[in-house]
Amino acid sequence: MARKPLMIGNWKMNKTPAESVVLSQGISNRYNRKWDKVGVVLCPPSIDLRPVVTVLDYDKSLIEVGAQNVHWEPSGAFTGEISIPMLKDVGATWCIVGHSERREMFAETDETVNLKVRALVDARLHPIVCVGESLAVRDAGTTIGFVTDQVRAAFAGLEPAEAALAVVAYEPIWAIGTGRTATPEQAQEVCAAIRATLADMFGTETAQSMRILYGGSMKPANVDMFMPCEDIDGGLIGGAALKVEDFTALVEAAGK
Ligand SMILES: O=C(CO)COP(=O)(O)O
Repeated sequence: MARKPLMIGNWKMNKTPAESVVLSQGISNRYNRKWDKVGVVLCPPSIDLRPVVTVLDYDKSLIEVGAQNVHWEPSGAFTGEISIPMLKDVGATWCIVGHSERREMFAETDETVNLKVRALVDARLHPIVCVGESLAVRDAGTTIGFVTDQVRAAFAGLEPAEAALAVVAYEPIWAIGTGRTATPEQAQEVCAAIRATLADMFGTETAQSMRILYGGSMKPANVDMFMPCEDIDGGLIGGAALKVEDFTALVEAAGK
């Protein structure tokens, strides 16, 4: 089954609201409607969601917008958190869940990742489920088991049609922000194991329809190594998503 490539920019804690207008406008101006061969999602900080959506709406852009985190409860006493109704109101349709930085620094667990994924699909939003091993796990030779356990935990309790709303991003922690990428063989091996796990949980047809992304120091100079891999359908991009030239070059490469 042909899967449409998908490139997602994770801006992390970068860009003020004013700067987010400049960056999203730069990306939108550069290509705008040419991008129907590649799905594009921008995930700015939550305070930038409104300005970025406004820019893209004004441009009638095909680019979609996502958050970097969400709480699973619709409202309540959760200081500092944002809710799914807030994302829907602002026009965000995607949300990153379980990024390794949140697992490491903000106590995100397999259990809370699953709660977030379930709440997002209940609202018909698209979770971007992040998985990936540390260097210690890779060196111990247990990467496949570790990552597929993360996938099973994140997707527990979902129906196939709900799982199909999500994408999975394989991001080896040792490759994030380090300039050191996985080899295409390493990335393909893990992404194939992720797809096999999804097939086991939800059936082959659903698994074949779902997109699996690679993330970790992806940039214009190395994207062409990853895109031909059978089970890699795009990228979750950090640093290179903060520059118009780099991000648009990545999207173009994914559409080749
Ligand atoms: O964590 C990432 C995207 O979510 C990857 O970040 P870098 O592309 O900066 O390595």
